[in-house]
Amino acid sequence: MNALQNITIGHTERLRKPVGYTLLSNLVNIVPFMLSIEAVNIIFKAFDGSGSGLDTTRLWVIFGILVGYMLVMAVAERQSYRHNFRGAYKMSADGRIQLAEHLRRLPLGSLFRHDPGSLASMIISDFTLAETGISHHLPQLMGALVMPVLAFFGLLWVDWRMSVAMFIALPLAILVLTGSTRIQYSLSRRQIEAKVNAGSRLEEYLQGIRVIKAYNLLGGKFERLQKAFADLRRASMRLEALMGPFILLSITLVRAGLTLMILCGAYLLVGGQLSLLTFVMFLIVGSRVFDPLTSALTNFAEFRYFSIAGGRILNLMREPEMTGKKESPEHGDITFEQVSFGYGEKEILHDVSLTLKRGSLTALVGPSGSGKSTLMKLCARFYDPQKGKVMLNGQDMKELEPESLMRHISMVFQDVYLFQDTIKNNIRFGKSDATDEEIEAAARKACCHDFIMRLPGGYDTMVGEGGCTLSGGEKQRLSIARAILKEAPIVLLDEATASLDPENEVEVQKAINTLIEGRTVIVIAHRLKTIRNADKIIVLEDGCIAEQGRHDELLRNQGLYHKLWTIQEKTIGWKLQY
Ligand SMILES: Nc1ncnc2c1ncn2[C@@H]1O[C@H](COP(=O)(O)OP(=O)(O)OP(=O)(O)O)[C@@H](O)[C@H]1O
Repeated sequence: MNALQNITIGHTERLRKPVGYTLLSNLVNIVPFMLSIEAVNIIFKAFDGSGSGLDTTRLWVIFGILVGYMLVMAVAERQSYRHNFRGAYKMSADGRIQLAEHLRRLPLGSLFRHDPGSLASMIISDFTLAETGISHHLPQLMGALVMPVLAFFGLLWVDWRMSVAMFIALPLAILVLTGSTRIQYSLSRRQIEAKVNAGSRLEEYLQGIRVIKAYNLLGGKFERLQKAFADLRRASMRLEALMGPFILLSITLVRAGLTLMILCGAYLLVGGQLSLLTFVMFLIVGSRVFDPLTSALTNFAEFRYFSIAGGRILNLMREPEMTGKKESPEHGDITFEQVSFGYGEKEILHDVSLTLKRGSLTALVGPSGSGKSTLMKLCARFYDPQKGKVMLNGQDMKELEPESLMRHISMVFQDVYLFQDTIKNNIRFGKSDATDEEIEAAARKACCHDFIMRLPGGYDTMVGEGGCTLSGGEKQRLSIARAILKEAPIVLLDEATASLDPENEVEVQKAINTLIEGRTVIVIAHRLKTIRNADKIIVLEDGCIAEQGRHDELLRNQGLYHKLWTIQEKTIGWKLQY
């Protein structure tokens, strides 16, 4: 039952149609088999010495029925095929979208616990495995079981001794397979994990190819990738080597039933307790039953392997999504009330209390690692704090519906991600129903229009994956255009102008000034001169607020801000000597 839950990703009801039609098609397939037995019966009667002769009319009728029946079989087969494949592909197509949606609703904390490669592998490979389980293995398994089960009960009625001899080893074979369940689960899980890890390392290798080249980590020297592939080879070989004997033993036991039945039949025949016709009939049935039974046993083992892949997806689907149902206020003060937060065990922000006033510009400054980005992420509810409250307009963000909150927040990060799409559509992410005119207006405000018009296809130019065909400053301005288009009343800005050349810096700064006009702005400032006019500057040190106030006040305090300011003033005066 667990395996069925896993393979259907918790929707066992989706198996109703595929299972129903497969059963039907298997039952339909029994009729020709019965007719063949009847044909053998007629032929036997002709030669049993009673002198009744060959009943050719009856044989022709059977032949006629068999030919006509082909059509029924074809229809039943088609229906079963259709429902199995349709069910499986629909389940994985819907499931993949459902999982992608679920990932979006997970708190970032639980999302980051998974390697991105492992998530991609779940969405692609694990679903494919579950899909194959439903489309191929489940029908084959059922088909292979229906005939033997019916045969057993049918033959019991004909001759129970032969029937028992035929199937006596089957419970043992099943016992061997079920006895190996735990070991199979453990080996399969390890093999799947090794496969996922190899995929992740390969992705890392390809994405980091520039660094790998630069540090000469190519080929044999990139041990992480090599090790991942070696682990996968080991895990796959262990799975095959350790599971193989169990499957082989169970197949041998099942096949032993045929030998046992022949021995028993010969004994009964000699003793005059069994007719030759019955013996032949058992032989015919045996030939039709043992092959599907052995494939059922192999299928059963594979089906369990596939169900582990489904189980991985199911576990991820069960991770709790971010809570909160209330509609978010559009605007208001953002208040931190005794907030403590850590990504794992280690606390990063300690007992932070502050108010970011509606319509004001607040700058976060502090040494690297002091917690600026973390504090900003809490403002957008990327995470919920472990202690205390983050509130928007007096409402605890935990109670707000995450998507509704996000509608009122624009974010501009340092590392801009551009999708593999046109420039126009990349800006449109800010507002999905924006017209071309609105997009152009936002691009003009973000100082993007001129460089876009210089591109070969203008706004329809494709941006490479990750936006690698644009310069850093251009990508920054595109992301600002997105944020301008969104027109959200709250803007979170991770200032990145420090890494830009002077010309780009001026353009980006102009774009930022347009974006933040009249909004509640929280900016992480790396260069203090850009935030001299901020309404409030919050100075963080080791996850605590060291001081806060306006630029002049903080300078007068002679504290950490004064120290950071003095260091920056000095470095601005530095010149490179050749
Ligand atoms: N996703 C994460 N998982 C675990 N620890 C993290 C994560 N993000 C940040 N940290 C840790 O939290 C601490 C604060 O990081 P944060 O990025 O908030 O600092 P910051 O002041 O913005 O630094 P910088 O100026 O260098 O960007 C650091 O010790 C960092 O290693």
